[in-house]
Amino acid sequence: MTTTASALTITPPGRPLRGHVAPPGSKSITNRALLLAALARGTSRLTGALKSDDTRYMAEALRQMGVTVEEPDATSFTVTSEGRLRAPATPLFLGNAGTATRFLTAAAALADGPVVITGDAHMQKRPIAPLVAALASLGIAVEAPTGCPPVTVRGQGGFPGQAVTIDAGLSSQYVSAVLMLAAGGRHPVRISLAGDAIGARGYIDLTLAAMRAFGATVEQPDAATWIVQPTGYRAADFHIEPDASAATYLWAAEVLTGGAIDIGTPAQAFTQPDAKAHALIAAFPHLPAEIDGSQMQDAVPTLAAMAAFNATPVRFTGIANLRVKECDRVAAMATELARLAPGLAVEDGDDLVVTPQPREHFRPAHITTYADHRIAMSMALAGLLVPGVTILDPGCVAKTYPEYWRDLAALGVTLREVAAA
Ligand SMILES: O=C(O)C1=C[C@@H](OP(=O)(O)O)[C@@H](O)[C@H](O)C1
Ligand SMILES: C=C(OP(=O)(O)O)C(=O)O
Repeated sequence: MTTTASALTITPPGRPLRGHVAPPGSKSITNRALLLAALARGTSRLTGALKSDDTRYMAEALRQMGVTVEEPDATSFTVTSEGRLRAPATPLFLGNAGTATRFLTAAAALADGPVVITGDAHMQKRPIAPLVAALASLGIAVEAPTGCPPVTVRGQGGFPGQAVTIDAGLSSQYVSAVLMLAAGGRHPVRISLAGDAIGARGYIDLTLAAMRAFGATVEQPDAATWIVQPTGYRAADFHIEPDASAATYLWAAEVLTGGAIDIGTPAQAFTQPDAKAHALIAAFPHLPAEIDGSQMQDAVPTLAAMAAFNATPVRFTGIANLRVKECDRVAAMATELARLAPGLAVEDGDDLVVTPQPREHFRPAHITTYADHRIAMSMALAGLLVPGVTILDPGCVAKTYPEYWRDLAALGVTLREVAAA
């Protein structure tokens, strides 16, 4: 069920959840593949793809730049391109899709004229200055007066620079964006990290794998440097694996209820960074005292919701940049978990500390979701154990997992549409 309800109340199933539910295709890989296919001359067929808000924004933006993006079925895109991007007549509106926004900001340098990239009110607060600085240092004319979108890029079909240093402390997407741009240039480009601070490095590996699948050549002389050859991209048929971040909710639902949910893909088969969360989830109710979330950032809300029912307290570290995602996720998870039981979660600097409380201290609560799919999906997990959890604005899951509520219902969870109080 996709929902337009203003709120959904979850009834704890009171029994193990069992069944077969496959998560949708990977958001991260779908948006990389769409862009790379658009930069390749010819027709590429993407299968296993995610169809959600984030990928629709990417597909629509590419159409605005003259690329033909067809949707033969619910999980495929067929992309036909001349191998170049035309300057769009109107701004590219990308909602709150971080991948689409960052990747297209860099790729816009390959367009044949100005490109304005913007998004919703949340996106207009998400930092992009480090990416803008990196692009400017490559000789690209780019402006983002507030340090956040909107961004204006004066595309010139290429760029003169051959070396760039990127500060990826706030987002690894800046590096992925420049890597994908680089193969479309005219010279080899040397890309270096400023310092070694970078969130989930696994996302860079996803970028390199997708680039190579579309014909790029990238060397990595050391952990903080990449050299990208100006090969351009080749059209390809490309299969996209299921979304590992989406899988974390299903793994958690299984473990929290002591059930057996077959998601159709073994945890070891995923190449995305959040698959690392599987081993932690499997350790419930003995999650460790400290979880470094830096290499599995999108799984932190899932793990935090589980930590509420762990045998011992859990401190989440390495999560400062969760504050610049769809919302400030450190604050959001602390606030929303604490609605379920006083003292359940607090912020401590940039850490989140979850201290399980006696079950009789839990109470029904209306959960604010901050237009953030992951707050909605992770707090719903608490509703599998706590009676009376109501998720406000449940439709926000459409960012990456439009069928989340349908899938929970298919596993036997009772969801009641209610008017928000
Ligand atoms: O490259 C990607 O596909 C992503 C990188 C991560 O963001 P940051 O690099 O901004 O931390 C992650 O949170 C996001 O959902 C997807
Ligand atoms: C952070 C996320 O998304 P993005 O940065 O792609 O908007 C996410 O999906 O959790």
